[in-house]
Amino acid sequence: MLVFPNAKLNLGLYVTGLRPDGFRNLESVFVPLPWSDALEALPASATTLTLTGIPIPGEPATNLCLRAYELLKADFDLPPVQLHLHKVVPIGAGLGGGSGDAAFALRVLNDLFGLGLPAETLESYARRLGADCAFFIQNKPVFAFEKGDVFEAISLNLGGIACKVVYPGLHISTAEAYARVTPRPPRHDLRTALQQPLETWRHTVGNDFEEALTPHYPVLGDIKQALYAAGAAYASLSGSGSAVYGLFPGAAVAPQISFPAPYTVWDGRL
Ligand SMILES: C[C@](O)(CO)[C@H](O)COP(=O)(O)OP(=O)(O)OC[C@H]1O[C@@H](n2ccc(N)nc2=O)[C@H](O)[C@@H]1O
Ligand SMILES: Nc1ncnc2c1ncn2[C@@H]1O[C@H](COP(=O)(O)OP(=O)(O)OP(=O)(O)O)[C@@H](O)[C@H]1O
Repeated sequence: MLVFPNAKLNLGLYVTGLRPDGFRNLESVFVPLPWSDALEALPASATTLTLTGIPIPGEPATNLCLRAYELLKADFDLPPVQLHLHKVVPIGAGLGGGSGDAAFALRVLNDLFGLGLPAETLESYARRLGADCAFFIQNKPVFAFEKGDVFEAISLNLGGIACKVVYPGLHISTAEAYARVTPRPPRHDLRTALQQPLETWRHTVGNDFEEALTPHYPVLGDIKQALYAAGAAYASLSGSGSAVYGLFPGAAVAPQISFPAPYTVWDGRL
């Protein structure tokens, strides 16, 4: 079976408090971004993972796809599986690339081996692999709160908005990014702010990581400025960075902007 684990964007992200478990509470809206890896799972005589595409830091044994397999294997009598991941989505980008792989691995193993687990059960396995992972089980726009793994459905009218995502080749670790943010109450209710015209979002839809990280990584501010200069109606850091995206409603495609190597740019529609 072949699946295509997509990325996500955060439309707004407020870090609202420190939790007793050391994690932070947040408020954010997650939307799927159709920038995808490819993951194949086949029955086999031994469990293996092969990798192509962007190199992934760390030992293959710690890859989230294998960790998803091991997590299910602890509870179910799973046969061996041959996994192949072709990595496309940049890592340490705030796009949830690794989290998507983990959640899609759970989903594809559930299907391949006929486990019949419902979405809620897959979400609880996903939560054990990372805060962002559970979102990718249902993969629909949600208002996320607590650790970013509890969801409320949200209806957004984003159909087909042109979007440009710019990754400056800078790996920002999620833990480092959180350590730089001082939690505070949310400045706006994202559920209502995102129902207003997109042009108003720049005043109401903020990302607390952006303010905390831009002084350390000025390139993030430069990209945001370039997106606004090219006509974006809204531009922001996604998640804990380092990818910055711009939304261009009304445009067939986002305008061309030239960025130096080793930047990676994705153009498409939400
Ligand atoms: C920044 C976001 O991408 C926003 O969507 C997510 O909150 C990050 O989620 P993630 O990459 O799945 O994060 P995890 O792999 O679970 O956690 C990595 C590290 O980030 C910090 N972390 C993560 C999530 C959270 N709500 N509070 C935290 O403080 C912790 O130090 C943790 O050790
Ligand atoms: N399939 C995978 N894809 C990417 N990273 C993986 C994967 N499996 C394990 N990892 C580990 O997770 C780390 C990346 O996590 P990190 O949280 O920084 O980025 P991300 O998952 O790409 O997206 P985000 O920044 O939104 O969380 C890598 O350094 C790597 O060691």
